[in-house]
Parts: sequence; C-alpha cells; structure tokens
Amino acid sequence: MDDTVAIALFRHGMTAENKRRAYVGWTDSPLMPGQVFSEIPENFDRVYTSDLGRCRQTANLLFPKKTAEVLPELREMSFGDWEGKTYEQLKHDTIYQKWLDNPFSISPPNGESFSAFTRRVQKGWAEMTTNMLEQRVRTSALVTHGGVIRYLLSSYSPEQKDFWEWSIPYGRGYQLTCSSERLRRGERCISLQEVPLMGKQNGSGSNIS
Ligand SMILES: Cc1cc2ncn([C@H]3O[C@H](COP(=O)(O)O)[C@@H](O)[C@H]3O)c2cc1C
Repeated sequence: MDDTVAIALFRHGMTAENKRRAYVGWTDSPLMPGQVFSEIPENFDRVYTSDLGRCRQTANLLFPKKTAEVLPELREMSFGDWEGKTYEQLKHDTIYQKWLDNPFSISPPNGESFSAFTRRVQKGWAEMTTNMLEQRVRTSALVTHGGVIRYLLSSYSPEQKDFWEWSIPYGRGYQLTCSSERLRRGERCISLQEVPLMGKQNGSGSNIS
C-alpha cells in the first residue's frame, strides 16, 4: 500500500507592498493586478491557506474549483512597527540594524519574535497534517508566505538547508512527499520537487522575499 502523502507549498503572488520591498507580515495587501496563474496540473484533494487576503486570493486563482481551508497559524511573521516600511525607511533605526544582524534573536518592536513565529507555524503544520492523516487526504496544497515556506522547508525537507538558503518565488510551489508515519512523528519528509506550472505567471521569477 502506498503510504505517502504529498504537500505542495505555494507562495502567494506578488503584491504592491512586495514590489516596493516593504516589510509585510500581518498587513494585508492585495495582489498586483494582471497576475495570471495557470491552473496546476495536479488534482489536489485539499487546499489550505493562510488567513491573509494575498494567500486566499492566490488560492482562488490557483484552485478556482476548490474551497480552501483557512489556517490562521500559517500567516507570516508580524513585523510590528516596521510593517509597510522599506529598508531605506528603516536603515537608521538601531534596533533594525541589530535585527538585520540577528533576526533569530532580536524582535521587531511590537512584532513577533522568531521563536514565537516558529512555534505558531509548527502548531499550524501539526493541525494541517493531523487533519490530512485523520481524513486520509493524500495530496494537498498549502498557500502561504515566504517566511513560513522557508521555515517549513528548513524543518521538513530532506535537503537540510538553512532558512535563508531557500529561494521562494511568488506563485510557485515546492512539493514535499512524506511518509505518513514520519509526518505523524513530525519528522523530515522523503523528497522535495518543484511543482511544474502549466504556462507562465506574470510577475513571477523574482526571488525577492
Ligand atoms: C525572520 C524573517 C525575516 C524576514 N526578512 C524579510 N522577510 C520577508 O517577509 C515577508 C514575506 O512575506 P510574504 O511571502 O507574505 O511576502 C516580506 O515582507 C519580507 O519582508 C522576513 C520574514 C521572516 C520570517
């Protein structure tokens, strides 16, 4: 019996805030107009999404026939007072400079610490995978954010790369194939591949996060 489960992780399409390279965590920002996503050839049993509008919007464009299940725990890290600000606007801020040197131990003012963020994402991942295993879902797609995907790949991909080593293009997906048993135990998956998209998506191909 095939005991594997596939989970494809998609980053949302580019937003205006992404384009001006502002920090956007919990701030909502609609997708840039005119982005065309081709339909995904794979027929996913289930679609999950972060609760933020840019992800819900992308989930609707990628999977127009499916109702996505919303997982608020899989939203991006909160940048607190820095939300909507760019590097140029923040570069003279001493806390920001310290954070750039060590984003895993310094927190943005009124934002989330990296450890609070990863605890929350782990909770969301556990909720999603438990739901998949209980309901015998074999293939699912999760539409989420750059930071969340980096963290999930650095934790669950068989390839052991650090958080910053992954490049996460807008609107593209990475598919993890996992054994049910390892997934249940919270262990690494067994393979990782890029999800091939049919056609092309405007505004993709950039790795800016
Ligand atoms: C530790 C950490 C450092 C970051 N530096 C930039 N981003 C990135 O996070 C956001 C990516 O989210 P989205 O995919 O919704 O566009 C970007 O705004 C960018 O600021 C970070 C994210 C994290 C977790």
